[in-house]
Amino acid sequence: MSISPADAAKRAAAALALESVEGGMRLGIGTGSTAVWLVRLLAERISATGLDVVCVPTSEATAALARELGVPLATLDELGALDLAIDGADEFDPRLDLIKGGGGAHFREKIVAAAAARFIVIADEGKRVPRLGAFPLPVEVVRFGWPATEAAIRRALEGLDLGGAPIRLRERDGAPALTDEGNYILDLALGAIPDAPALARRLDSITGVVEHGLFIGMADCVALGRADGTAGMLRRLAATPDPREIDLMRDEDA
Ligand SMILES: O=C[C@H](O)[C@H](O)[C@H](O)COP(=O)(O)O
Repeated sequence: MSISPADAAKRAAAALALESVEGGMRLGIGTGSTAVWLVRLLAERISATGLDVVCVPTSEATAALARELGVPLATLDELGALDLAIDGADEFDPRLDLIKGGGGAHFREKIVAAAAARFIVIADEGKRVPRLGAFPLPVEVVRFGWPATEAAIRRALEGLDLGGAPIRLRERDGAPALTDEGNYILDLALGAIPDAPALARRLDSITGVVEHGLFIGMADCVALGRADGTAGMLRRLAATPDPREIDLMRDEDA
């Protein structure tokens, strides 16, 4: 089957991450177009080798695809904890901090990643940024009183050198888009975020915010796919409080 360079990169990233999957594992499986490759390749491996894994999907869409392809599913309630989570991202920076939620699934994705002993991100070069924020930051909010929550977010952004970021209620088919949990999403067009951990802490403290798409210090590594179908693993080598530090990654060819 011939596939586009973009899909070749996504497939290569997913294939590399899958090398970390072993029999008996409890896996978190992500959402989005890169995660679709993950689910497809995982299904192929299960059918070819009888790999014994059980998976917790991060969205209804991923659950539906996994069911269709015969990937065994369980709930996080049933499993309690996971050995490994694998998921896509909208952006990752040199510290391997992420923006997620372009597909509105970041709330469940964060719960699943937090429950996993290890979290591998699958991404292509287009997701790699020197500083997070070119991709609008998704913030899931409770529907009740959402304009008041939006106003609280605006106040929280003050003093963070973010230049009056526009905030947009996400819509689908002319109506507010609903997440799998029945909430709304506000997309914050921030531009380069000077201090993503500080912004995450501020958003964490706002009543009405269910979850934001900043994943700080959660990813252990990024399986980075390339358009030529190769992939390399970017690992977190050290923790640093300085978000501007850029010399933290080592690119190992697969
Ligand atoms: O809500 C969606 C998720 O966070 C996705 O993992 C993220 O948007 C990346 O998706 P894709 O692989 O389609 O770029």
